[in-house]
Amino acid sequence: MPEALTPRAAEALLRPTSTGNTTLRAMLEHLHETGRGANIIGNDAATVTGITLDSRAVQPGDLYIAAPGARFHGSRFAADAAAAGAAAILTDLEGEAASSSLGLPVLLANDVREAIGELSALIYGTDEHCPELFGLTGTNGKTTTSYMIRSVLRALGRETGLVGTIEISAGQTPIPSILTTPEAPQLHGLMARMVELGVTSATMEVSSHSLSYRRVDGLRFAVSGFTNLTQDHLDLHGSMQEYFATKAALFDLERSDRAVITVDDDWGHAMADHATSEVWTLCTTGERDADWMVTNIVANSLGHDFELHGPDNLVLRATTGLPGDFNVSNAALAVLMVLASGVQIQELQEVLEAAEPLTVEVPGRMQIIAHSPAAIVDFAHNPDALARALSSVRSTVPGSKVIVVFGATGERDASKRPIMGAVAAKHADVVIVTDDDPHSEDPAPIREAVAEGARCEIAAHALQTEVHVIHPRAAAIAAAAAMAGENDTILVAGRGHEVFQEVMGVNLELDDRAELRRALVAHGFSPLASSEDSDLPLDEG
Ligand SMILES: CC(=O)N[C@H]1[C@@H](OP(=O)(O)OP(=O)(O)OC[C@H]2O[C@@H](n3ccc(=O)[nH]c3=O)[C@H](O)[C@@H]2O)O[C@H](CO)[C@@H](O)[C@@H]1O[C@H](C)C(=O)N[C@@H](C)C(=O)N[C@H](CCC(=O)O)C(=O)O
Ligand SMILES: Nc1ncnc2c1ncn2[C@@H]1O[C@H](COP(=O)(O)OP(=O)(O)OP(=O)(O)O)[C@@H](O)[C@H]1O
Repeated sequence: MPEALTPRAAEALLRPTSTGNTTLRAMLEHLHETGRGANIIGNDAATVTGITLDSRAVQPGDLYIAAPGARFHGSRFAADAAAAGAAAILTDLEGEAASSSLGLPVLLANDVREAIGELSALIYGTDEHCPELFGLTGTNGKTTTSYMIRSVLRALGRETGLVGTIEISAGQTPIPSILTTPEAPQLHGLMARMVELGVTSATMEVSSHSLSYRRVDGLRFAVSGFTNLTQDHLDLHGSMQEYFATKAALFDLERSDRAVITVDDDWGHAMADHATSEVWTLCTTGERDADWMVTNIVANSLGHDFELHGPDNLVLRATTGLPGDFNVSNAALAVLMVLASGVQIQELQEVLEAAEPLTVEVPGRMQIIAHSPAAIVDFAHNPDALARALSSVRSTVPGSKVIVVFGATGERDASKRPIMGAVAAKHADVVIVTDDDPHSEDPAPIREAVAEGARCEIAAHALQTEVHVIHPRAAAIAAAAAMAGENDTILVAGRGHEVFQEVMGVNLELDDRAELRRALVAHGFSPLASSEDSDLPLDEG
């Protein structure tokens, strides 16, 4: 396993190389101007050059934010922050005593979380200079759509940045991703770094956690996009209504100039009604009225060609080579978000045709490893996503079969194990049950629960599906390649871009894309070359 960066080293990557000095007085005035209550204990002429929520990441000259957390109040770590060179502390009444005893000036705010975004913007100057931002929210499709937007923007000649689950990139500089959406101080530092690197446009996945914890405060999105809403993260939000309301905050006029909202489901409709920014609605199923409609979807190899019809008879034609009907929705959303940012439709149409930017490799998301057999690695790790992925990859060649390799995660919702088995039995011809991330749970009963779900489905509907239970995962992938003919499809689902598998508490190196490629080569097939994956035998084909 590569050595992880220390919090201090990781945080340093999310900052500009130089910042000006900001006085506590200026911060106080800014908070008052934006309607927030605060006062200063100590020297109000003291200055800071950076801001952080983590004492372990403090750089000399920082404002350390001692905020209440789920387990501790950050003031518990104020002395560590001071020892690391913090120049001042931002805290609340609860943190006042511990913070003011250290001899550093203290900015006391009524609500610390509410102040972080605004102050980060002031310290890093992102209130004045920031790349044009494209924000994506929704349960599924955020990562894929943001890669598509970046690809279209690059084709338009823009210098781009990206913030998301898989990676952060500022121009050509890759930065390891810690959270889907980092904390506000890191986001603002990163935006300032992007400005230094000449980045003009950036895409960002905006998780519901980030909206709840106010991580995107102080940022303004030129265009925000909504993919869909299905059940997830109810541990944080409590109910679907709350989950919806949290996501809806992105589409307020004070955060986003424009919103492109997919209205294929009722949640999308409600989102469009609720939004106060300028809304363009998008329907990708033809079943509802919307400003923009996807029509004429035609299968093209593993992907699709499609058209987008909008107001005043505007039409855009596009192609995505990514498998899966849902990738037509992602691609349509990406195109419209770029259009909504003000790009001329003719210019957009030209790059869609010349560069096919929607056929972008998204690591571990319906990622094509080979065409013959069709071999795909996907991140689907719940019943709904597995059903959607499987039902969209069947070849039209008569007699061809779909082989799926997957498992269920340990220490997570055990009720989904037999359901995923049943889904696989229903949609595939050969089901190979293996391990996902068992974590510290015994993997054998997990495999058995999944396989039993598959067997019950087969018995209930007299299906002809074959079920195999094979581990470790690399052996299961090898077995799939051994069983495949050139017209068949192999889908390896559940782990996507991940490169470590935790088995009984031990992290094992495992990259589904590399294993699948190796197995295909071993059976005489020719996988596609890729530069993104770890440890790939590129030249052995
Ligand atoms: C559940 C959750 O979101 N927790 C967040 C929360 O941590 P916490 O409340 O547990 O913090 P705590 O341990 O009580 O500590 C209190 C404070 O002391 C600070 N501290 C703590 C220890 C120390 O030595 N020094 C120090 O300064 C902490 O930074 C924190 O500010 O506050 C921290 C800093 O403010 C966050 O980094 C942390 O996110 C953690 C890392 C996390 O994993 N969050 C996940 C759930 C998340 O946000 N995920 C979403 C995507 C979800 C999805 O779509 O799947 C994301 O956007 O990534
Ligand atoms: N528009 C969509 N609708 C439904 N499912 C989708 C959609 N796009 C992708 N998927 C499925 O969801 C999986 C995750 O896709 P993606 O990473 O793009 O979404 P995400 O919102 O970023 O999710 P995560 O935060 O879990 O990474 C894919 O591997 C695919 O199986």
